[in-house]
Amino acid sequence: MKIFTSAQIHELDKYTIEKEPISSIDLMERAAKALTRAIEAEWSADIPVVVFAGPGNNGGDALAVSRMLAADGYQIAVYLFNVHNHLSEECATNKQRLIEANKIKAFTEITMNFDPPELSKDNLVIDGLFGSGLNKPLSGGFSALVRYINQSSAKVVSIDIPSGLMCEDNTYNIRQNIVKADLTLTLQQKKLSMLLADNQCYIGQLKVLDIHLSQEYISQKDCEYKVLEENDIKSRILPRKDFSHKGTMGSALLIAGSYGMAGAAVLSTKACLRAGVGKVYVHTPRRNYNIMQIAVPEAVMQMDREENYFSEAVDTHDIDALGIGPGLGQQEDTAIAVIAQLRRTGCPIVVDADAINILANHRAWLQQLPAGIILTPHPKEFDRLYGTMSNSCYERLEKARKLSKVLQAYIILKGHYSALCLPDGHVEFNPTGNSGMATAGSGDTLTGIITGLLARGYKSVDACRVGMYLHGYAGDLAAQELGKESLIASDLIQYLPQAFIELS
Ligand SMILES: NC(=O)C1=CN([C@@H]2O[C@H](COP(=O)(O)OP(=O)(O)OC[C@H]3O[C@@H](n4cnc5c(N)ncnc54)[C@H](OP(=O)(O)O)[C@@H]3O)[C@@H](O)[C@H]2O)[C@@H](O)CC1
Ligand SMILES: Nc1ncnc2c1ncn2[C@@H]1O[C@H](COP(=O)(O)OP(=O)(O)O)[C@@H](O)[C@H]1O
Ligand SMILES: [K+]
Repeated sequence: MKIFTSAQIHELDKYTIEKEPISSIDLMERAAKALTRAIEAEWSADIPVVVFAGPGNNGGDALAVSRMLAADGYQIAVYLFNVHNHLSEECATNKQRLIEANKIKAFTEITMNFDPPELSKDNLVIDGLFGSGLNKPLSGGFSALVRYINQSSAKVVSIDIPSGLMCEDNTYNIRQNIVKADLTLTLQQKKLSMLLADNQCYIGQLKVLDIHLSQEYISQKDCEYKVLEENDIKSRILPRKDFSHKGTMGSALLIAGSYGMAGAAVLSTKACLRAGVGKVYVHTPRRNYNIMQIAVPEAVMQMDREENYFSEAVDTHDIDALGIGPGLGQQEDTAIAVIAQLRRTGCPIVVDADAINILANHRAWLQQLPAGIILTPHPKEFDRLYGTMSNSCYERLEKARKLSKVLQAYIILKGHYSALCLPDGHVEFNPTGNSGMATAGSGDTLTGIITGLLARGYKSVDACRVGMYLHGYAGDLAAQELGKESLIASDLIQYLPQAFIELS
């Protein structure tokens, strides 16, 4: 699913009006019907509804919804904010229609001072103040109203987007002045800001309502952001040929583990094997030999000369993909070995965890990374790597996008919607996965999976896409059976086979 920016959404809106063709007011009527249906599916007519409508089309939607809910027997009090004595055309038309329908309990148009109504836990607030047309943080009377709504115990449903939240960048927004919704009914597509962790407290439950905007525009228009869908993945899963043997299914090498962190090597190696690769080699310190042999008998061991940590770059001529970093530690010898390894490796590489931390401590080395390298940082690792803290998830995402371009690398910024940043500036979000995966070792399994897919023959971009999706999908299957609370990283590996079956 493409994620258009607010500017593109306005273009899409205009394009639909011209090409369908449909009048703007009828398009609003269509949106309002979808919104009304969604609200009625959640709340019955005995809940008293208070509607706050703004001067633009978001307010127009709210007024149309008020009319429709009133016609279905809901008790509605409407407050329309017209402090600059200017309403958008569709908002003004819907104000007229609402008054003419004469079905609502109270209608107040605010042009100056506003005495807010009492809001109790038994009320439903419909927030139609501002939508995709918001162009600066809320202030003055609007911010006072937002704070009043947020401190009340009423249930809040936001139309299109919680008022005060920008569709993209909220780095410099004033966070107290954003509505905290229980339910957000967003039109046509999720907005970029809804995919970012620091905005989750405003969104509540999120539902996307299809209002049938132009499919032609949607399919033709290039778009920097998209959310991966099941079909994007299914079409990319490689078939397994009947006559394949372990020599044709690829060889992966993992350089992982140190004293006390053998588990990271175990998890990434098992996950790598489960990704369908022919052979998996593990290079790990001597101390981990017994642990690895017992935990993963299918893997071939290569022992480092050091007892406790990775210390020497290894030959990768016979290897199809390298995964480096899980549980590696950050000894100075390890750091030198990591950079030597990255320099001499000719096959595709996944860099994770401590290998990323090492690069962060030696940022000059970043210039030496081969193009096409895959980096899988979580947000903290990314901040270390980039060398600055980010004030918002949007800012971090933009930095990741920039770094991907500069390094010509694939960067997977991990989280709930992990963001795959491509060297050409596009970003693809992964929709699978759940909070049960917020448990140590989850990232190690992702590294193993992507390394396995690369060795198996997937091109880098597809190994990232399919790897992220499968990893989250396995997490979702595991959560269905086991619940989220007790889920551990090993469960992801256990459910990987089922994930493959369902996506193949
Ligand atoms: N696109 C679609 O597909 C469809 C969209 N639809 C609906 O339209 C909505 C978008 O409507 P919209 O463009 O009229 O913008 P909206 O959010 O109502 O606000 C604009 C007004 O706010 C003002 N304003 C801005 N910032 C401000 C601030 N900080 N503080 C105070 N004022 C501020 C701004 O004033 P300006 O700054 O321009 O003078 C202008 O007056 C969209 O979210 C959806 O609900 C559906 O009906 C049909 C399909
Ligand atoms: N709330 C969540 N929703 C979806 N995926 C999650 C969530 N929390 C964690 N994950 C996934 O789990 C993995 C965690 O990686 P990471 O933080 O590197 O873990 P570790 O270093 O412990 O192995 C990432 O792939 C991330 O996308
Ligand atoms: K809104």
